[in-house]
Amino acid sequence: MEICVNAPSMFPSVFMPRPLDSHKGTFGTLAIIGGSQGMSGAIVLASTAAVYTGCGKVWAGFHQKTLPMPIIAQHPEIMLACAHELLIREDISAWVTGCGLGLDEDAVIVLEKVLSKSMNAPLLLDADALTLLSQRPQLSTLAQQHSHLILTPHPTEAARLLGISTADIQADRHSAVKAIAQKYQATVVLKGHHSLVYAFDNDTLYTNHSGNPGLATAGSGDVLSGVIGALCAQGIDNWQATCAGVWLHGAAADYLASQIGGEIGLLSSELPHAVRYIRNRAIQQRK
Ligand SMILES: NC(=O)C1=CN([C@@H]2O[C@H](COP(=O)(O)OP(=O)(O)OC[C@H]3O[C@@H](n4cnc5c(N)ncnc54)[C@H](OP(=O)(O)O)[C@@H]3O)[C@@H](O)[C@H]2O)[C@@H](O)CC1
Ligand SMILES: Nc1ncnc2c1ncn2[C@@H]1O[C@H](COP(=O)(O)OP(=O)(O)O)[C@@H](O)[C@H]1O
Repeated sequence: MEICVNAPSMFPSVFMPRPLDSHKGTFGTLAIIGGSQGMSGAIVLASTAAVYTGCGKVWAGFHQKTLPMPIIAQHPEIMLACAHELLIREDISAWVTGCGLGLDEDAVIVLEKVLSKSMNAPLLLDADALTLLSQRPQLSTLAQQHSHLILTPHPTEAARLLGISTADIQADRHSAVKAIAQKYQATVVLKGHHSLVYAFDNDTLYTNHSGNPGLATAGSGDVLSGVIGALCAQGIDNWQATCAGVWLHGAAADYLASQIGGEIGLLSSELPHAVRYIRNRAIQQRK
């Protein structure tokens, strides 16, 4: 299967070799908050994607009273905390929230705290965080005041944000992504076949051509959040991190489809290894 190769030259900051004198602090600390009871997998997927995308340190912050596990057995490098513990740390370079967060009153409080705490850092909102924004005017107002915001809605989340139907979104995806970006003064990914990226402060519409229907599987959006969040934590600006993250995620799915003989049965948990391979390969090819 053909893998789109032009994106690495479009987003050079993402495809640079590491400086020889770099250390883990060079590549940032990402906090991912979500994973309410029964949805722990969502932030495990996002956190795993973040470490495979080269983030220096990754915290998974579970929106639960106690940790659902002492360690992620497959990935002991990921640090675990409950959401309220993570929210008092001062060393976070970028934040992701929403994956499996839930929609209850406690989730509203967590989201409000994340929005306030992260005002000067990149913040990506996905999944339940987007649904909460569409339901709670006070959260929407806080989000509109955030100066480094990335939103990654699927078409139904986009519909909720604009108060229209999913069919309306799909009928004019270009207008929809621009309207959300303007409404929230944010960088927005409208997910799906040929995901679109648009930023309120940049008149460029990026249409992504990597990816395939193998991505139509639970958790693939959580992986995307971890990939983009990791690039932000590495100091890459929101526009390049978002566009390149979307491209890497799709290119990883294309690579996996070529390895497994098609698009059926692709697992979200397989994507992070492939993202690592695609990013490293693109860096080698640019040398
Ligand atoms: N392992 C885990 O722990 C996982 C946890 N997860 C967590 O689950 C939580 C709920 O997330 P969610 O996205 O399932 O619910 P919600 O926002 O109500 O959207 C569903 C509605 O949207 C529609 N729809 C979706 N995509 C569409 C499209 N492309 N185009 C058109 N329509 C589309 C869809 O349509 P339908 O399927 O009915 O056709 C349905 O109506 C959230 O916290 C998330 O992080 C998941 O990440 C999975 C892995
Ligand atoms: N048919 C498709 N072609 C290309 N990409 C797809 C397709 N279906 C889904 N995707 C991608 O997979 C991801 C799905 O995200 P999302 O709907 O949030 O899933 P989840 O909530 O299960 O994590 C998005 O990045 C989307 O662009």
